Amino acid sequence: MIECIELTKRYGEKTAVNSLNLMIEDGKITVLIGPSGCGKSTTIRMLNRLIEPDEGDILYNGKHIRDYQPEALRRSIGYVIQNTGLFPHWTVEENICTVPRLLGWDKEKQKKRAEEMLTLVGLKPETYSHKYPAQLSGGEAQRVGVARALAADPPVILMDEPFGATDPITRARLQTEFLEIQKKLKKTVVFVTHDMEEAISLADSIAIMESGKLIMHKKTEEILTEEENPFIRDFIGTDSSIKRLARYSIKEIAKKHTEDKNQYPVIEETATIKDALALLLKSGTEKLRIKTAEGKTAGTISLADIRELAKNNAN
Ligand SMILES: Nc1ncnc2c1ncn2[C@@H]1O[C@H](COP(=O)(O)OP(=O)(O)OP(=O)(O)O)[C@@H](O)[C@H]1O
Repeated sequence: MIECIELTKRYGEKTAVNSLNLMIEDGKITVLIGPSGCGKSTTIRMLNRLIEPDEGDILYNGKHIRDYQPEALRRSIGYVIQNTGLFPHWTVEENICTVPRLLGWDKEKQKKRAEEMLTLVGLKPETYSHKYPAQLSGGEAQRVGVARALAADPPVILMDEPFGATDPITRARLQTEFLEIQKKLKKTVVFVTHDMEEAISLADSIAIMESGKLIMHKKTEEILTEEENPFIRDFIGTDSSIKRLARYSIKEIAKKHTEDKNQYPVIEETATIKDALALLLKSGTEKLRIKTAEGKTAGTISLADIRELAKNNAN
């Protein structure tokens, strides 16, 4: 558990983070979201002591962050940023082993770890270990950034818009892959984004910030019913559209796909869109398989399908 207590950071006249109280649960993805300049990055950087707060405390498992040895913090907290921050003159393997090397691991152990991490993020070690960052695509570089953050097996991972610089298709793929990794590793993740769709796809809970303050922190499925909230309204389309969606049965927007649907969780065709939304968020899968009363597959439904319906129903 990470606890931020009355955390405050000022830059001259500007209060970047203002008396922030935030609980970050172990093994879950907590997303910090809010408009540009609201204090998300400042908050995340205080969590790994890149920035020192002016006031307030951060407790890791009940102990003050400043009472940890710097090396212990480095080992327990992985950090992924936009545009990766990979060192350009180091190979992929050297980049991934940044922290293990600082921790004095022997060469063989480092090499093995780099191979494991590359495999985990879907890159073949024999192809990628010896490449340099400039020889990677944006998506590959972000995968290496994630591999590097995970290399010393830290329980906590801080991710500051990690997929922000990639195109929408690569981004969606990186999100799905990251959720798969998280299912296996169950890290305590703090993830910064200003994209509500990304937040809803990834988060166990969403903390909304505005002008340095935390204005709401709730479980993802609860936050979706906050129709008055401007971020939610922006994502869903209009204030009362979630209520309107409840009128539809999913049968009406079932997509007939030819792909193999057996991999997806099942939902009855008589369920409402709201039920489907809740199951999509809970299961973390991209789609659901819609089942008829006779047990046949009637198609699939995805978060994107629901969003499209909501947009079309706005006003
Ligand atoms: N080193 C600094 N010196 C002065 N002001 C700063 C500094 N770093 C951040 N700020 C200010 O503090 C506020 C919060 O910045 P921060 O980077 O935390 O916001 P953010 O929510 O992460 O924004 P973005 O989504 O654009 O990255 C902003 O008004 C910013 O201009």
